[in-house]
Amino acid sequence: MPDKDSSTPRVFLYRHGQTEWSKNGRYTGITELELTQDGVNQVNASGKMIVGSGRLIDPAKLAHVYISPRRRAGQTFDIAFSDADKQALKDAQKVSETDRLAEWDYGLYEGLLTKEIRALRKEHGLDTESEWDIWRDGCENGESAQEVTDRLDNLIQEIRAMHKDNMHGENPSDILLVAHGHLLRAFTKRWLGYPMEFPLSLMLDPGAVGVLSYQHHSIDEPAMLVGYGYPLQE
Ligand SMILES: O=C(COP(=O)(O)O)[C@@H](O)[C@H](O)[C@H](O)[C@H](O)COP(=O)(O)O
Repeated sequence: MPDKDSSTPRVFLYRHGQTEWSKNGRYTGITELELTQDGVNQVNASGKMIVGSGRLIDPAKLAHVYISPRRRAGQTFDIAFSDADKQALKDAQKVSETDRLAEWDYGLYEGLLTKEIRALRKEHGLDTESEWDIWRDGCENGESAQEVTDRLDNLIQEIRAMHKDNMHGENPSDILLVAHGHLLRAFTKRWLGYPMEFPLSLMLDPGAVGVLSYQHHSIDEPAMLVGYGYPLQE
């Protein structure tokens, strides 16, 4: 009988490694940036620890890997997985790029820092009552919170369809998402059924990994693992 935690389907949230702009706090939506050397080293190190047979992200247990179309996400997948594991996943058609995981379209705020965005919005006559909150206010000339909600809900529906008959480890059913800081935190809110503006403070540094799953093996009880029990070494 498989142990209870590893047999409930999981969704791993892998934010790409550091880029020059993530290092500086600049909002990076559609801009294509390579990982910095520190970002490459970071993903190399985390890949060795958490990706591979018997590790947290075990390629044999993955039902699908979804990757943002941005280069920094693809590069992260390439570095974190061994060539053999990547090839096996691709041969099994378990890897796809999807626009649903592209970072929040920041519109006019692309490349800016939070303080610069707040100043720009004030120049535009916005935020007279309260400071800008992306989760509520979205981005000028970019995406609204509702638009991001819609594309994530579509992906969640697809994932739940893969999970619903595999709640006790019947088939490999873990999912890996390789994407971005705001987008993966937004995904977490929607996974838990919260509206985007729900004040749930979440952090996800470059190169970091989060885990979502379900309580009680129930498709109706999506949950966030706030702590992860590491598997016994065989
Ligand atoms: O640009 C962002 C994420 O894109 P990526 O580097 O491709 O993951 C943003 O998340 C910024 O990094 C943002 O400055 C940062 O997340 C601070 O946002 P917040 O915690 O909501 O104040």
